[in-house]
Amino acid sequence: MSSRRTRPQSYRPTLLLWALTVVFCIAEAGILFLAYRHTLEYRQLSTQLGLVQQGSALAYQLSAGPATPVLNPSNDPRQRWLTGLLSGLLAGGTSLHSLENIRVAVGPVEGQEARRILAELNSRWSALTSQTLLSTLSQDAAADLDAEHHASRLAAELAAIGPGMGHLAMQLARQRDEAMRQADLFAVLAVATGLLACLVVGTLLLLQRRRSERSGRLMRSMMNQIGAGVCILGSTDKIADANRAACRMLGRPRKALRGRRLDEILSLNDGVWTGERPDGLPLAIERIPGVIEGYKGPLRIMTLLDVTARHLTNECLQHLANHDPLTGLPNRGFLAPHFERELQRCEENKSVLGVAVLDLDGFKPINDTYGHAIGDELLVQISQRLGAALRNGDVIARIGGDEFAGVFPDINNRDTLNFLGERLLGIFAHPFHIQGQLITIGGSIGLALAPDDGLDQDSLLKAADAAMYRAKHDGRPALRLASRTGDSVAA
Ligand SMILES: Nc1nc2c(ncn2[C@@H]2O[C@H](COP(=O)(O)OP(=O)(O)OP(=O)(O)O)[C@@H](O)[C@H]2O)c(=O)[nH]1
Repeated sequence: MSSRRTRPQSYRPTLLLWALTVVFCIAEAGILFLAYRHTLEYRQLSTQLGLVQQGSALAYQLSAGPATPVLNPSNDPRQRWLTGLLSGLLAGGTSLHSLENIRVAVGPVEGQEARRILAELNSRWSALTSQTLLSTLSQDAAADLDAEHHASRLAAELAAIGPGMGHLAMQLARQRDEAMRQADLFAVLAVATGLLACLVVGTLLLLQRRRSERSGRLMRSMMNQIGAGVCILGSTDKIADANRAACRMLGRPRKALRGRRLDEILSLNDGVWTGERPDGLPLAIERIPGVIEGYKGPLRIMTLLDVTARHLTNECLQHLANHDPLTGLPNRGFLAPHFERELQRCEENKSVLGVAVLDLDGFKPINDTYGHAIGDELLVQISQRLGAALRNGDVIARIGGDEFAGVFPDINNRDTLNFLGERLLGIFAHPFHIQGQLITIGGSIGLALAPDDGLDQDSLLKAADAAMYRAKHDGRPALRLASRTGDSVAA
């Protein structure tokens, strides 16, 4: 499958949107530039027009007045102004005071007709004010022309410049109106383009939004159909969204999951994420991290598999494997590794570990007299009493039919162990009530200490066992502590 085909559907409108937005922006900028240029042209033409009208009035004024200033134009500010105006209109680079006494830059006029009129006016004015003519006039004034004749000639020429200027003003006014029309047209065009851009881009945005909403709904319904729980995680590992299976599994609605971290709900225990649902049910989850492609980039997800049943079964099997089904006490399977760990700890901490072996006295006759059911119940009650007599951290296991073994960490000395043994033996002080029968039974306990009486399980159990047998032979109920030399002594 080509990469183009695998792109999500919502990608195409985004590209189109970008393309259209760029096109509209370029068009809008071009139109606005043209509108601005025509507005500038309009303003320049307005300035030129004002000056030309002023020049026309001045020419009329000069032609109607005395001819003296014309003979020496550089001394006449009005003539200097007129000269500046014409040169500015022709080539630019001149600044003049307007009627309102504002200094304005005179730019060259454009347009064929306007330049033609201007050229004609300028040649006429140049002929009038040229230095050659003036010098000729001043040298040969007496010979050729008298001042009066010259003045009347100049007045006639000036009288012709006035209408010429008027003509130029009309031409500039036409150009100015055209520039204004163009500026207005482009302004309207810019507004229309802007509105069109808003309409097109807005419609596409709306379509894209609807499309992505539809895609979102599709994705959500697909996620909800999946049997496994799926959580979408945010950048800080907080849950951004969760599917129906995840809500059901974790026993919480979507709202309650959003913004929370999975670590706050589940904790890792022996490789399995466990926790408790709000309704109190246990939870065991297998988490599979993954990444999926989202619209805005990769999305981190966590797939949750409910392994509660398997976990509970395992726990149950583990319990069954390590506990005596009748009494619920730990069995040999549990005791052996526990014993090993405690021995290691005892060695590391340089502390003393106590070991006890307890055997019931005369249990067989009870079985024979009352039956096995009562015998069983007696074993259960004895186990419960033993459990109640222990300290925190002590463990007692059923290791045979009527035989128990205990491991007691952090024993200070033999006296403490002896005291603990007395407490265990004390459970036989009162008879047991079973099915309306009052049953009295005793027990023999042998005690040993690590490291004094042995450094491993076997030797310690053997020492305690030997002490227990000695106690049994000495009288019932009895307690014996293994001696350092291997001989047992009465506790
Ligand atoms: N009711 C019941 N009896 C059991 C169970 N397991 C073992 N027994 C019985 O416990 C008895 C243990 O035998 P013994 O150790 O000779 O019993 P005892 O009478 O206490 O003998 P001493 O230890 O010498 O005092 C046997 O009769 C077994 O059948 C059990 O789970 N339930």
